[in-house]
Amino acid sequence: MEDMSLTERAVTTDDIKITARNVQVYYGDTHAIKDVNVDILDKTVTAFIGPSGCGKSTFLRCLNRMNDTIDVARVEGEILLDGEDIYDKRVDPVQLRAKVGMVFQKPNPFPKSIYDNVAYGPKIHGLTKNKAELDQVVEDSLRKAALWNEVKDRLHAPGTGLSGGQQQRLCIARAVATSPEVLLMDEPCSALDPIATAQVEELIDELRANFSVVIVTHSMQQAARVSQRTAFFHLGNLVEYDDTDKIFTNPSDSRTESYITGRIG
Ligand SMILES: Nc1ncnc2c1ncn2[C@@H]1O[C@H](COP(=O)(O)OP(=O)(O)OP(=O)(O)O)[C@@H](O)[C@H]1O
Repeated sequence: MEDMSLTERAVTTDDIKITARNVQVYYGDTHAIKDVNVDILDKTVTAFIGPSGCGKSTFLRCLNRMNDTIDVARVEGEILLDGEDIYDKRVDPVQLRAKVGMVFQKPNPFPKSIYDNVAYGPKIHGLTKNKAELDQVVEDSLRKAALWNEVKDRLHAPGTGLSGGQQQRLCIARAVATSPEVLLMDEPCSALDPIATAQVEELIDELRANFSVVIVTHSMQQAARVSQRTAFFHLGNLVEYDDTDKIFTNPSDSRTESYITGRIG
């Protein structure tokens, strides 16, 4: 099937990048994530799928402590990045988010130039010594995000003046500029047309050479195209987590089967 072409390159590693143990998330009295345990592999694209409201975004936000920014949210359990507890009091969430970058549903470039959007992270984290190094990081990041050729002659134009697909690739460039180890993507293509979606999907496949990528998607076709591992969530539970091919061809749980065949969701 043509749609599966990106996943023909199989998982290349067994290295675990993120471990979640007994994770619970509450919003006030709402128990949104129920005892989730999962090992997320390095240099692999992992898709989170499931019906609306099942907790995909909530769990994704646990992985770089974005839930800290929501007053009513409470996270319990353990999440380890390379064996280190990211909820340890000594961990600075801003530093953590440089290592575990995030791309959101709607492209959200800063109201700054294309150059400054990408240079912002390396500047605030002091990652470069001089202007020449910063220029290089900006160029490398825009190349990794497959945007360099389209913007190299207008780096000082506003990022908000780009098309939606270009803005999303700019946000990806901004996220990769701090050399993250993990890239979290929350429905990164939902605001994009099919051509821009295809470009971002290609890019996701390339990024996994360097990063662990976790993507929330409503599109099962997209999960099948871009991921090697898939986690199916339902009512706050992680129902099934396996190789993407297995989830879509021979799921173990009847709830997963109902979802992929369109009976729930
Ligand atoms: N900021 C919040 N405050 C209170 N409840 C929330 C908040 N964010 C999410 N929830 C609740 O937590 C549950 C899980 O929501 P979440 O957005 O994680 O699901 P999702 O699977 O990503 O949904 P969708 O596919 O619709 O984006 C839902 O019941 C939702 O109403």
